Amino acid sequence: SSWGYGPSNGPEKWASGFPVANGPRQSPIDIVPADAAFDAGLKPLRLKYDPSDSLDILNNGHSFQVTFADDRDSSTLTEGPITGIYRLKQFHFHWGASDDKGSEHTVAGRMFPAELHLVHWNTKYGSFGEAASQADGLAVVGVFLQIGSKNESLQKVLDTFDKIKAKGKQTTFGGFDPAALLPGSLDYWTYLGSLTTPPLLESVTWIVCKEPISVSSEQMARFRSLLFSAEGEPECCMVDNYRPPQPLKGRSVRASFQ
Ligand SMILES: NS(=O)(=O)c1ccco1
Ligand SMILES: [Zn+2]
Repeated sequence: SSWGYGPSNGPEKWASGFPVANGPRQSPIDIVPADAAFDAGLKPLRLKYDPSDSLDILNNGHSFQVTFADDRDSSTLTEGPITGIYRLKQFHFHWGASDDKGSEHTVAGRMFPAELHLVHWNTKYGSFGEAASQADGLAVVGVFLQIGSKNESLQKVLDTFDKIKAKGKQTTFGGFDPAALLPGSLDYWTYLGSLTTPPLLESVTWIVCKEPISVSSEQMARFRSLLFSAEGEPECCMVDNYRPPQPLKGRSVRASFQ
């Protein structure tokens, strides 16, 4: 049965179909700030996004994602812990059934209600698919969401949910600037890891922002109105679509800030 987040196909079952689930550089992890060494050699993140690259928004049955045109170097990540040019392919979220859980990375054991992932691929490999199988192929920027004031930029995304409620539904979503979802400070932790969903490929340079963005509790309720299930199937709310932290296995986490 295809992978998911339920008792029969969830994270504890993924290793049978994807043995790399028990590999040496799996994600997410618990980030322990006291153990993260400041690295003065780390550069500031350089994110340059073009809103005209945003194409559509899709419920893929695991999360919802906003997909970007990636045929030009118009929406890119450079600098930070990486070398070369990485293009934005999509962003998506992970969230919980209640405000006390939902993020994938944790900070000294603290879970956030949701986590945003901005997925980029290394242009030296020609496509996302090629890059996804390379050790330095992908770079994902993670941003925590914390309960606070209503996030007006996020609301533009949530306003499409009536059209993508069920698995497989998508609708056009142009002119959206993902930079509007970034926190004021781009201080970050970075480490070498993997995709947090199957195929769990160990090809991701993780860049996790220290500063969360805000989301209101009502907005979190909107996330939970989406469905894992397709039209005509028994309705199953899309919640708890997060993988828990994985063993560090000797990896170091570096901090871009003191
Ligand atoms: N959750 S994530 O950003 O590691 C990802 C991207 C594609 C598949 O999984
Ligand atoms: Zn993700």
